[in-house]
Amino acid sequence: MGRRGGFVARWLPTLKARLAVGSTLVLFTSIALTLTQMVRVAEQHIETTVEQQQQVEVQRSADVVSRRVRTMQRALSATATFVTPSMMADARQRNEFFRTQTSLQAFFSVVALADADGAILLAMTADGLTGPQASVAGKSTFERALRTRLPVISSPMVGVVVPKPVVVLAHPLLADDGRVYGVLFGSMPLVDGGLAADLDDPMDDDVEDEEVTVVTDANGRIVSHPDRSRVLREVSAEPRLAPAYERWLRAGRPLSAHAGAWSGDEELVAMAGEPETGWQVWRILPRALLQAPLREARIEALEVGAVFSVAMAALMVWFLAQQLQPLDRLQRRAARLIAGDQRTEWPEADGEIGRLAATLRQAAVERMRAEEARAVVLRRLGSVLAASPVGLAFERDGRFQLVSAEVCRLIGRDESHLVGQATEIIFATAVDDEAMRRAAADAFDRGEVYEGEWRLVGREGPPFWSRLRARPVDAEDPAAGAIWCMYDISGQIDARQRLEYAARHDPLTSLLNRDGFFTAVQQVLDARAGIDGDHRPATVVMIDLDQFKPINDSSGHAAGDAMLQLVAAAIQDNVRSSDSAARIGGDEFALLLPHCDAAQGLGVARKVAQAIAAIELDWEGRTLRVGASLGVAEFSRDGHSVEEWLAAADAACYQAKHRGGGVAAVA
Ligand SMILES: Nc1nc2c(ncn2[C@@H]2O[C@H](COP(=O)(O)OP(=O)(O)OP(=O)(O)O)[C@@H](O)[C@H]2O)c(=O)[nH]1
Repeated sequence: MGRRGGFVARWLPTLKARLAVGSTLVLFTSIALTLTQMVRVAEQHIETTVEQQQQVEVQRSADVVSRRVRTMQRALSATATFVTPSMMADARQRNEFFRTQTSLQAFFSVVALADADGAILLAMTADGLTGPQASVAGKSTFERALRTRLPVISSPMVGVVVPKPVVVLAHPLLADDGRVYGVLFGSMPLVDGGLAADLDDPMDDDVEDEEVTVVTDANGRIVSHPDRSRVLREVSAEPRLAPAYERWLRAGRPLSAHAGAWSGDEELVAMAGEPETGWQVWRILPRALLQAPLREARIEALEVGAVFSVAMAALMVWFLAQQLQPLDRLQRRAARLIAGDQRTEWPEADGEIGRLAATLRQAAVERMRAEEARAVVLRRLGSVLAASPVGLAFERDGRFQLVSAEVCRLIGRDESHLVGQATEIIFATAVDDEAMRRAAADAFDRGEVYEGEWRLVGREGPPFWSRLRARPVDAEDPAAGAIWCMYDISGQIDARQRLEYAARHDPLTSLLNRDGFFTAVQQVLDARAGIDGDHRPATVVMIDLDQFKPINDSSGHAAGDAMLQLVAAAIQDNVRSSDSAARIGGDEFALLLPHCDAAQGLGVARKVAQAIAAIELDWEGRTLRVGASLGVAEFSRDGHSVEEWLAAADAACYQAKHRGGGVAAVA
């Protein structure tokens, strides 16, 4: 099941499947629509044909009724011509005559003779002749025959002589002078071999589902019905007739011998009139009877259609599979091409698939050429990367895609440990990596090459300074990555730092020199002038050694240098690390004391003076000593320059010297 599910899941999205499903749907739909339309037209045709057949049938039935009534009238009329007035008075003569008229029994169930007063003189039935019977005086058929002196047909009724449903034909007997001297009656039975026998077989079963022929008289009384129990009842006893009968009434009871038809939901009703009797013949065909064969035909058509559709669909799937085979081969060929197989032949085909194969073949050739060219470029690039004294790397999405041998050497990692790795692994911190790439992106946005110096870390060894130059591969597309050039500038940085140090420090004492001291003092002034100015007090102390020259003169310049170093150490030992000590001239020193007022500065100066005075330099058997004069000046007024501030301290130092040295004076 799983494997089949997998196959279906793979097969369904294919072009073959979609074409097969689509074509099959179109095929099924068209066959279904065609069949439906054909069946509908056939049904309409059959219904029309059946309707016409029903009309022919009903017309034939009406003809049968007409013929039978006319035959009976003729038979009665022929007999009447032999019934003379004398026979009316002579029973023996009557009986002898009627005994010879046995042929009448083929037409009538009862033949009766009545005189002009309505007294039945004789009745002939299947059982023979009987004598005088009850009177028919006042009976409408008798009265009408007397009055019109013409043959009359009665309404359906229960017979007078034999109480069974009949229609009575009455033939008036006319004397030569036109007087009616009697009436000859013939009863046509309506059940048991009567009129109905000529139209339909009598039925004992339920007739509701059957095709039936019904005859009604002009008043809607049933004259003939296959169900004998309904004879003589009103038309309402045959509910299937009611709508057609209503319509017939509304149409004014036309008695056309030409059949008409009425189509109801449940039945088809055809009708034809019989003008002689005024009767109407109806033929009722339940639709269920009509539809049963139609339903069977429809099911048969659907079955044939389904089989035909499945066969056509199978044929179409087979045909599509044949047509799309080259496409399959093409797909497999293209897959092999992607996998690197250039040798296999391309499938041959006509039309679109052939053109697609040709296009892919061309694309494959071009791709092969491009790959060859790229291989050459890569080999050259590999040589460049291997030989370049500059570290080269290709970075994309924050990862190394390509690194040169020099990068591997600088970082101390193999190429395999760098390619694919995040660039942050070469920076001292991840923050540096982020900052560098942000700065590079800003430079790229401005259309510039990025250049910056960063401390990088190798896998082993201390961090080193590197200059990074970065350039985007595609200026329009930052996502395409960037090329980095990497130089080791640790030596340059060290040299530069040494130069910077030397420029600001005194080589003999390692204290700040004059420039360094001036820069430090200037920074204090700048801090005061800033927006959030630091307005705490600051003090400078100028120190001028006393009696230094005699050391040089007596013990030599080396002794003087040694003394200067001891003085520097003494000064530094008596100030805070946040203070700045400097040698600003031959035997002149200076102190910058931030966050320190003049009084505190004077205290520091005295401590320094004592420390200097306490120095004893043993030199070639002699003990050398110096003293110091110190001038203290607190920064007094905003807007003063470095020179003005130091000049104030100088002036105080001069005063101290003037007082004999070895003391500190405040400006
Ligand atoms: N050894 C040595 N002597 C130096 C150096 N720089 C300057 N001098 C000497 O320091 C002396 C400074 O002169 P002065 O200021 O007159 O010396 P002084 O004896 O202290 O005089 P007063 O300040 O008036 O007490 C000079 O003799 C310079 O040659 C140096 O780097 N090393």
